[in-house]
Amino acid sequence: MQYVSTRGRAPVLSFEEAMLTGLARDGGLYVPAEIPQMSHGDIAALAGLSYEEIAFRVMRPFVGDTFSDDEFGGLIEAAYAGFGHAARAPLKQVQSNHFLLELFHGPTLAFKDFAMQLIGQMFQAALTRRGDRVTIVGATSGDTGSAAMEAFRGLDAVDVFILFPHGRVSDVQRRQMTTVTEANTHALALTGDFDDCQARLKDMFNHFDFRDRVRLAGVNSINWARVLAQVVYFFSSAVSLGAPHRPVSFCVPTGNFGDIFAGYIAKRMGLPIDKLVIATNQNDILHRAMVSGGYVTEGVTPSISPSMDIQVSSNFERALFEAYDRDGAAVAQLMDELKDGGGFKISQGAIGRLRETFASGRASENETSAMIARALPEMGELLCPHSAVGVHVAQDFLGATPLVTLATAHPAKFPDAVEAASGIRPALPARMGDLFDRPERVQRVENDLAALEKVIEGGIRP
Ligand SMILES: Cc1ncc(COP(=O)(O)O)c(C=O)c1O
Ligand SMILES: N[C@@H](CCOP(=O)(O)O)C(=O)O
Repeated sequence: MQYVSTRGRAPVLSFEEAMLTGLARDGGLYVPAEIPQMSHGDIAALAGLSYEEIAFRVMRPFVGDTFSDDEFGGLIEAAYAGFGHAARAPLKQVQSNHFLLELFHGPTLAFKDFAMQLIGQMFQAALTRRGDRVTIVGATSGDTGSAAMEAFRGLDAVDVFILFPHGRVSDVQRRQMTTVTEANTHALALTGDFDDCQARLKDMFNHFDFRDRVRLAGVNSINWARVLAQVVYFFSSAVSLGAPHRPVSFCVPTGNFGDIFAGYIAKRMGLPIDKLVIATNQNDILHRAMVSGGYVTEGVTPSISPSMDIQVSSNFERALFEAYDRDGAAVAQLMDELKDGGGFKISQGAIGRLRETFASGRASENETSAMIARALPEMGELLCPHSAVGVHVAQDFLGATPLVTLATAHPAKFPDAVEAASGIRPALPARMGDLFDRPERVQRVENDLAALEKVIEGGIRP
């Protein structure tokens, strides 16, 4: 299995190299050269299997010879052993033909744990075998950072630096990062928004001297392995609703487009997905792009669903690559226009292809709060604000095809917003009960590439 860049000018890599490389050297994102197929029979055979067994069958063809079957199976088992629900990703009916996929039973209470726990295992295995070390730098609007720190804390082969926007994540999210005690983890509070964090991260990848010196690796969804691990729950949930014998649609709270792109991959592999609905908060660039065909950045407005406060949606590049028939030069041109002019126009053909698969909607702040208030009495679920964005948008897409909305985080990660909307303050699980008593360790950093690189190089263990 080989991986190619969305901009067409970077070396072709194996799964292991793509995983350890992160961003392609031409600035693009790695995608499989060919998308493996699962037949009707292959998908039908997933019915009744455990989450781990489904994960193995879905991901195995993408991994190539990086791991043996036994080793890969063991890594999957280890990744999900710490989840707080036997089903890992339980599905719950909330309305007629509307289901909620609870993705918040991992160690840090957000869907990021599904990929990050597995990537932690895979990095450790690959780096140990190679006798190598890497420096992971991640950008987070709250959830990726805590999941990464949890997955990589204490590993000898990895130093982890997480950039988060100062004052723009919830107190729980911040403390999940700043109270990690292991010396290989560093929380960096950057003056700016998530887009600034992600832009500086990409600048570091494009600064080859620094990149090579620190052996830079990434665990944001720029890393293909992140997307891959998220493909699994589209299969597990669809199969439990009758796939491949009947189609299923998904509504996905969306920011960086990684999760919904995983759904797109599941569809391309053969899973009968009817629509993939992009649900955005008031930072609705993706919804506007789908409606108008123009991808135009505006400033980020902080919202009660802060993890989706994103305007430069990284994985949309992967969707564009497919919509432009894998024309890397065309994608590179659009990305240059985005960088230089703040936007681009999607061609008629490409937007048409995107609309064949993706639909979209947005939830305002009031609509999000109203859905949190409504969901508990009407659906029996206390929603986090991100999931509430999804459930609100889903209302316009209910019909004959079963619709699964992804519940991407636990409400206790956002207690202030949930309490303001519902009157109920969700409690953290007992194992995190002392989160607010633990000392915080965080460094303030400016939105300046050279200064950031200096902080990171200074923090790497000898
Ligand atoms: C809780 C939550 N919901 C939704 C999203 C959006 O997911 P994606 O960035 O993959 O579109 C995020 C951030 O990634 C998140 O943390
Ligand atoms: N919402 C994310 C933003 C980063 O997304 P990623 O999927 O690219 O890591 C977060 O919580 O950090």
